[in-house]
Amino acid sequence: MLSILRIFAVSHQTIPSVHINNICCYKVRASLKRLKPHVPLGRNYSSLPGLIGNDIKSLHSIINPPIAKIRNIGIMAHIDAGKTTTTERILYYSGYTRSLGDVDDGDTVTDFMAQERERGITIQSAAVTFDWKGYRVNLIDTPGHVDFTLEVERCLRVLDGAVAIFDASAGVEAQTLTVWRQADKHNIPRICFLNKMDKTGASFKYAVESIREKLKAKPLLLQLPIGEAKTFKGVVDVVTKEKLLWNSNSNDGKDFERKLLLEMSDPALLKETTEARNALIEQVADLDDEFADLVLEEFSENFDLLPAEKLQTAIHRVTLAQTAVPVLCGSALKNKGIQPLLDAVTMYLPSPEERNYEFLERISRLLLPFADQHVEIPSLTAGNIALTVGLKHTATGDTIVSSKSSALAAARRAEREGEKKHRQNKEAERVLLAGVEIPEPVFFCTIEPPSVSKQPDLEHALKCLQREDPSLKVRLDPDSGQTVLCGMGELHIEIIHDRIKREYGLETYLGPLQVAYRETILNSVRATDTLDRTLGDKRHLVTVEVEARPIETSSVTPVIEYAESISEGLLKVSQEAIESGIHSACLQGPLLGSPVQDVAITLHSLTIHPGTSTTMISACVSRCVQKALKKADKQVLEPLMSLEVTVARDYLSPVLADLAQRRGNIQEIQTRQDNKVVIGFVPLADIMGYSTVLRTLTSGSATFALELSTYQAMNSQDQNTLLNRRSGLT
Ligand SMILES: Nc1nc2c(ncn2[C@@H]2O[C@H](COP(=O)(O)OP(=O)(O)OP(=O)(O)O)[C@@H](O)[C@H]2O)c(=O)[nH]1
Repeated sequence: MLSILRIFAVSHQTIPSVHINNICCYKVRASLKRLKPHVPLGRNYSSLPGLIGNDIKSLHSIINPPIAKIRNIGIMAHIDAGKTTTTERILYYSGYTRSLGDVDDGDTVTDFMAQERERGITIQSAAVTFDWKGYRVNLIDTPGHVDFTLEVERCLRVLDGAVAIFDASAGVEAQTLTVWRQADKHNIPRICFLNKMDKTGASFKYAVESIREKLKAKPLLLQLPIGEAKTFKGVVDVVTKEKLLWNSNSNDGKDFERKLLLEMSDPALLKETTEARNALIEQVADLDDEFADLVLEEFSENFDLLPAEKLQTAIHRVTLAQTAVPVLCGSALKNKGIQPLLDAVTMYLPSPEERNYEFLERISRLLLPFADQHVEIPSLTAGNIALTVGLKHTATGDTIVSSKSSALAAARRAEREGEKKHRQNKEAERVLLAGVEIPEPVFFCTIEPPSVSKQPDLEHALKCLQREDPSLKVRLDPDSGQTVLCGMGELHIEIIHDRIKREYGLETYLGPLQVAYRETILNSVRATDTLDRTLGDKRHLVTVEVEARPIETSSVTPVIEYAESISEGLLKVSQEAIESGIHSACLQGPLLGSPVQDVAITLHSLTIHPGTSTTMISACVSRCVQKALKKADKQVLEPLMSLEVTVARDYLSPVLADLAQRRGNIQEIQTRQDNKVVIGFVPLADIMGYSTVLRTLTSGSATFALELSTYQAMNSQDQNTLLNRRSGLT
C-alpha cells in the first residue's frame, strides 16, 4: 500500500508533523506509452519503463524547486464536469504526456484504476507532478461522484489551492456545492474554470450568476469568452486586454495566438473588455486595501494606465484571502483555454509557504508520484506532495509526527495561536490539520468468501480497503455471524466488491443490498434487571434499573445520565463497563436490529455484589437497556436523500411521474438552459437502482445527484410492511 504524504515545513530544524493520505498503487500500465521521458536516469529510476530519454533535467530541479515556485493543487467538480479531460490537457501541454488521453476512449493518465477506465469516471484521487513555466505543480484529480466524497475530502486536506471545474451549460451543480463547502472548511483558495464553453447551451453569464447565487462567492471575471457554444473560439484576457484565439488548424490546441485588442480591429470587444477590466479593478479595490490605495493614489484618473502585474498581484492576495474567486473559461475537449488556466494556477493560487503551515517531517523512503508510476527520491523539501510505503498502522486522515512531545508542542502552539487569532479572523485554523469527515454509510449487504478457508483472506482485504477508505464500514452480524459491508452507495459497494476480486484475487458473494435504517423510541420507559451467576467459586451479582427516554439529537450515540445517588461512589472501571453496556444495547434496536438514535439512558439504581466482574456489569446493563427499549413505543427511521435530477424538458413528465411513485417530495423545479432541474427529497429505499430507471426513462439524457439529508420517521403502514418483510411474513 502506498500513502500520499504531504510535508509541511518552513524551517530545517523542527519536525513537528506530517500529514499522510493513503492512496493505492495499481499496476495499470496503459498510460506509460504516452509518458514523455523527463525523469533523470539513475539507480532508483531505471525501473521506470518509458521514462528514459534525452530530455533529462537535473535531479535537483526535479526534486527541489524553490518553495515559492511550488503549487499543490486539486481539481474538484461535479461528476462529468470535465476534470479528467482538463487534467489530460494540462498534462499534455506541460509536456508530461506525448498525446492527448480521452475519457471516452478510456486511456487517460489519472483514471488509472481499471474500473475508472471502464466506467469513464474518477474513483480514486490520482497525483501527478509536472512543471509549467518554471513552476512545479503537484496536481490531484479527485472524483466527482457522491459515493466518493470522502476521497475528495482527504485530498483537500493536503492542498494549497484548487481549481473548481464547472460545466458552463449547467453552472453550479449539486456535488459542486458539497465539495465547495468542504474546500471552505479547509480554507482552500480556489479559481473557477467554466468548462464546456463549446457545448450547446453553454452560457458564461449563467454559470457566473450561479457561482454568485449558489456558492455565495464573488466571481472575478478574468476572462470573457469569444463566442459561445458552436461559435466558441477563444477568450479575452481581461487583465491584459489581449485576445487568445486557438488555431483552428491545430488539432491539439498547442498553438494559439495572443494579440492585444485594438480599436481598429476589435472596437466592440475592446469596449466590452475595458468595461469588464474597470469593473474588475473596482471589485478588487473593494476587497484589498493595499490595492485600493494604489488605485486611488496613482490611477484613479485612468484605469487603463494600471499595469497588469499590479492587478495580478492584488488578485493573488484576494484569492488567498478567499474573499473572491477568479473565473476563467474554456473547453477542455476542444483544447481551448487550458494554457491560460495553468498560468492562472501559478499566478493566483498560493505557494505552500503562503499557507502558514508549521510542520516538517523526515521519513525513510519517499516516492514521487507520476500517476500510477513512482520514482524513489532521497529527500524532499517543504511544500511538496510525495508518497511513502510500508506504513502498517496509519490510516487515512492520520497525522504522523516525529514524537509525541513534538505533536503536543505543535498542538499547544496551534491552540495558543488559535486563541490569539480567533478574535481576528480565524486565521489560525489553517495551522491545524482538520480531521476527515467520514460520511454515514447508508447501504449495507453481507459478503461471503468462496470458502470458509478464505475468510482470513477476506478479512485481510477488507482491513486494507478500510484503511484506505474509512467511509467503508465492516461489521459482523451477531446473529448470523456473517460479515456485513456498509457503504455510501450502490456504486461504492460494487467497486469494493470488484476490487476485492481484482486486487486480492478473491471471488466473493454479496447478499442483497439493504438500506441502513435506524430506530428510535417515542416514550419514556423504565426497566430493571438482575444478573446472578456463579462461575467457579465466584458469585457475580448485579441489579440495575434504567430509564430510556426520547430526546432530539439526530445521533446514534446515546446520552448517558446517572441518578445522583449512583454517580457519587461509582468507580471508573464500573462506569466504563456500564457505558459500554449501554452503547452496545443501543447499536441493535429491538425492531430491526438497527442503531437506535435520539435516546437518553438514565441509570436510576445499581447494586454490585463485591467481586462481580466488569463484563457481567456490562452484560446486565446492556440486557436491561434492551428490555427498556423493547417496552417502549418504537419507530423506524429511514434515510431521506436529497435528490437533484437534471433532465431535458421533454422528459420532465415521466421523471416526475416516476418520482411520485417513489414517495418523492418535489421542492422545486428550476429551468437551466434547455433543461429542467428537479430538486426534492426521496426515501433511499425507493431510489435504489435509480440510475438504470432514469436512463431508460430519458433515453440516457438525464443525470442525478443524491446525498443523505436526514433520517425521517416512516409512516405506520410502510413501517409494518418493512417489518413484515424483514421477519419473513410477506
Ligand atoms: N462538449 C464538451 N464536453 C466535454 C468537455 N470536457 C469534457 N467533456 C466530456 O464530458 C464527459 C465527462 O468528462 P470527464 O473529463 O470524464 O469528467 P470528470 O469530471 O472527470 O468526471 P468524473 O471523473 O466521473 O467525476 C466526457 O464525455 C467528456 O468528453 C468540454 O470542454 N466540452
